[in-house]
Amino acid sequence: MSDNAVLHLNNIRMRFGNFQALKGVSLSIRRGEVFGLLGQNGSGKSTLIKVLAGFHQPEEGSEVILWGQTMPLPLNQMEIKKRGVAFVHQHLGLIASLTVVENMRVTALGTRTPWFVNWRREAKRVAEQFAAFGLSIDPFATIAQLSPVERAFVAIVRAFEDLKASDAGYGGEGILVLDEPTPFLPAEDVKRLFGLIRSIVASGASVVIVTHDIDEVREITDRVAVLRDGELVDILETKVTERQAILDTIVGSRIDAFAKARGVEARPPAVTVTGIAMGRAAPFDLSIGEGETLGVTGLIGSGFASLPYALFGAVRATGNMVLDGRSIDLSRLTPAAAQALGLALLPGDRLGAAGVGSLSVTDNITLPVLPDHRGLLGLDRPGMLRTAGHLSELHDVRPRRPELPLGSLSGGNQQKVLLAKWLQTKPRLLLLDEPTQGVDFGARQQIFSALDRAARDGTAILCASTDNEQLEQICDRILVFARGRPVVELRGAEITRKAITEACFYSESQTAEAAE
Ligand SMILES: Nc1ncnc2c1ncn2[C@@H]1O[C@H](COP(=O)(O)OP(=O)(O)OP(=O)(O)O)[C@@H](O)[C@H]1O
Repeated sequence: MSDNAVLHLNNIRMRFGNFQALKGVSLSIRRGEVFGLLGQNGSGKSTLIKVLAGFHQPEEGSEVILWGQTMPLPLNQMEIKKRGVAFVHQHLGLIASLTVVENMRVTALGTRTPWFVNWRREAKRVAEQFAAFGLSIDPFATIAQLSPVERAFVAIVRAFEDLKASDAGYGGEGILVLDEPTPFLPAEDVKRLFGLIRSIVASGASVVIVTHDIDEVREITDRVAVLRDGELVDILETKVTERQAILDTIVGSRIDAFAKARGVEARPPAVTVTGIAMGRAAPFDLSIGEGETLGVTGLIGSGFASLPYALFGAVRATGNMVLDGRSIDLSRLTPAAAQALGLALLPGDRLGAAGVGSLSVTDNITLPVLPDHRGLLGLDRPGMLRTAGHLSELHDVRPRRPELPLGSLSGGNQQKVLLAKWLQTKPRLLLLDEPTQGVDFGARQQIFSALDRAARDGTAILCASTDNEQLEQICDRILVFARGRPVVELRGAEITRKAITEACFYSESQTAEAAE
């Protein structure tokens, strides 16, 4: 045990039914450090955080010592907050329809209800709190009006204010726990967020961060704990550990990054889109070849993110799409018609739009192929279970128990299920929105290989993403958007992470200049 530890988790054990999710994890967090929590999907990271947050009751023998004091278990959520541990969970916990100042004050007002709230004065204080971190966010804007990174800032500054108001905060300390705060954010926003985290640790607080991004881990953390199958495998000093060594520790064996063999041959078009217009941007054309993977990207708000939805009839667009010789008016396309035409869409919003958390993995995964499982006597449940079992195996879904509700799987495993669901239909055009958000390194390589197999079988793929590493690994061609339309094209060997980032900024500044 180190002397300057603010928190000790000793022998934390957690069981869900027969499943042992944490098998005696012990680690300590030091004052003023950024501590990373790493591990494959389902390794137990969120479970450990939920034990600390007081959501889960750990087994007998588990011990939590906070600021030198052994805490009664399960932890009391209010007590842990009062003692100076604040959490930002993956979905940030903000109320979209309320203003920034209302969201910032919601916890304080929840514990004492004053007769009168002077919102103007509160807004001024909130603006000062942001300004202390060099942030300028309108306190009267609603959360819905903010960009994703601004929402993350609000959630983090709010948690930091909770720390300052806690017992630990009087000493300028506290522990801020961030569970995957960055999956929605493009690189430049991650940098701004890291600036905020650095100012927070400079004040003496400690930060615990869960992320799957190894480059981020190397940039921001001092030490990392690696979990595998509910056990602590190792604690590494980040600065002296190579990228590959961290990856190998996470996986337990060596996994090579998927590398696409990019052909240069011209492909016959699978889909041709002419005069597509979304929102107020000028119309444009695009086509995707048979078996081609086309990436679309840009800065947030540049318009690329709507494209998969527009081509599926899920958001309003005008224009014409030709698929297999059939001409389709996009303004009249519905998602049901799109699916009947051989299109598949995997939305980014995992449990909101893409899957049903309360239904089993089997029910989710077999949804698009349900007619194949319909017999004279109704649904062939054993057949559905076999299909689900086979796909779970193929895409390494863990645990391999397709009877479990989708919502009880870890985030990354949910995503594998939802991707498997659409890949089995061998679509003509597969539309993806951030397909590997929250998916661990090893599973990402498996998904990239599965997408590559689908492409080799002729599926055209459109992937909207701000994950440059992913785009570099899977795309044959990339269109970079600015102001609602594609402005730069990268192909073949031109596609590198650096080139993508540069193109995003270059195209935004060029189109801004042209507009003036
Ligand atoms: N409420 C629950 N009921 C049953 N099993 C659960 C529950 N919560 C988590 N689990 C299981 O515990 C294991 C660990 O899940 P956890 O969410 O902690 O993983 P994780 O490391 O955070 O993964 P990810 O990177 O995908 O978010 C998984 O196998 C998951 O299915």
